[in-house]
Amino acid sequence: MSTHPDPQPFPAQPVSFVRRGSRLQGRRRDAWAELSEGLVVEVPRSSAADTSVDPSWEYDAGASFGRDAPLVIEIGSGLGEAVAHAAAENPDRNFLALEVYKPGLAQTLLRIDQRGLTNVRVAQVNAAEALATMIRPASVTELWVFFPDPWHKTRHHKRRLVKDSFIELAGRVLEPGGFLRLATDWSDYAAQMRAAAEKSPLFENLHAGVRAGAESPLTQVWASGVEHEVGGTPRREGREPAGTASLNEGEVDALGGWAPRFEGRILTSFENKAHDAGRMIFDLAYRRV
Ligand SMILES: C[S@@+](CC[C@H](N)C(=O)[O-])C[C@H]1O[C@@H](n2cnc3c(N)ncnc32)[C@H](O)[C@@H]1O
Repeated sequence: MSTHPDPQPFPAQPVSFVRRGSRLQGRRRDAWAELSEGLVVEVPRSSAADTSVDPSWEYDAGASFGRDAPLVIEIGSGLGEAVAHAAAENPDRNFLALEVYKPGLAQTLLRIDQRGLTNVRVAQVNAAEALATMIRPASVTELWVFFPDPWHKTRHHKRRLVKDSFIELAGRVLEPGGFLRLATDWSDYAAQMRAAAEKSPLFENLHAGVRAGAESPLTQVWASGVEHEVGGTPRREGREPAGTASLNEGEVDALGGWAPRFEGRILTSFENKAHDAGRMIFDLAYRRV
């Protein structure tokens, strides 16, 4: 298998994130200064971008954590709510949070410190680059992507993180029998994630055929059009959802394959916003064959 499924070099590919300010202030600045040593992975860079990865460098998880233990990677860890919770619940596992947003990582450091966790490391990297070269093949027990940026506009769909090339990268880093867990609150992204994973020979759906037809959250969204409403709140400029109801009204999702809510995931502020807006949550779980 190719270790680099996309023919273009990384800087030339559309990335799944917007460069937000990485200036730290207040407690987060202090946290970075005081806590980053030993917790923030020092990643050699391949370009000026502070999220790039030198493709010749590999992360040595055993050395980084000072022990060998099953490695769980969360991509797009945001403010660190999920990874800190999961690490506290699973002291026998090592957790690596990959995030491009430095203030989010600083907040994660604060959480790690508050809970006295020794089994979390964080890295400021473009996860797609990290999975292609930095993370060793077959070295990861679980890979999580919860509520990735939805990139609603059709012309932006190429920026979505979870697509065919990402599934191949996930297959590269996961050990045989390892799990890929995905969650989103947007139906068309959920359908895209499922399509990408289902066609890959590297993965099998842990819940194949489950919640199909009327039971499928996709069918329910298509029937209700709830995504159009966005909880009745005004749409913010440039952020309006591309509703799917009008495209799929009356259709039934015959495929299913939706996982139950992953019990290892704490309710983050992102998921709460989706619940408040009345949106469905789509969970998917795959095993690396
Ligand atoms: C919508 S937020 C969700 C955060 C968190 N998972 C949650 O559920 O609260 C998506 C996050 O993914 C991060 N992100 C987007 N593309 C990324 C990439 N290529 N590598 C690492 N992080 C990325 C963004 O900076 C953002 O913090």
